[in-house]
Amino acid sequence: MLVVAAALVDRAGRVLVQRRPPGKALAGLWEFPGGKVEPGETPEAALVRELEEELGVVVAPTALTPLTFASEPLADRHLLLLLYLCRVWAGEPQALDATALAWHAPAALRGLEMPPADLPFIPALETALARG
Ligand SMILES: Nc1nc2c([nH]c(=O)n2[C@H]2C[C@H](O)[C@@H](COP(=O)(O)OP(=O)(O)OP(=O)(O)O)O2)c(=O)[nH]1
Repeated sequence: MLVVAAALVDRAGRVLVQRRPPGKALAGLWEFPGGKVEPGETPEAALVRELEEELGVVVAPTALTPLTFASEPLADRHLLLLLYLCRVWAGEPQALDATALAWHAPAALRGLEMPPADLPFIPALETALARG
């Protein structure tokens, strides 16, 4: 299963996370906005679509910078999760799909319950955002 996700970064260097709603896999955990890549879609097009569906923001595919990825078993599937950085978007993010949104400095993500695949993303974000 190919999944794309974005770390939206604000001017203060904080990252947006959203809380997965009840009834979905991994309900209640904090994740990066994104979702599954549909057949025939590029990863970037899928992420632009998901960010509009989930947050109501418009992002240009060229504003998505690959950061890192996770590859690991998830339930009876295998998850390949691509994480992009995004610093430019149009619109104010809204929780259209999640139960809550929150902005956190990367180090503060350690205090949140996140899916196992996301945990290595925290040091990667700390390093990337420390560089400014
Ligand atoms: N969006 C997102 N999904 C993640 C993250 N970490 C992680 O393990 N996942 C997993 C949870 C889900 O099994 C899968 C994403 O599927 P999803 O259900 O959110 O995607 P979707 O919106 O396309 O799904 P659907 O409701 O249309 O079926 O990836 C993350 O940081 N962001």
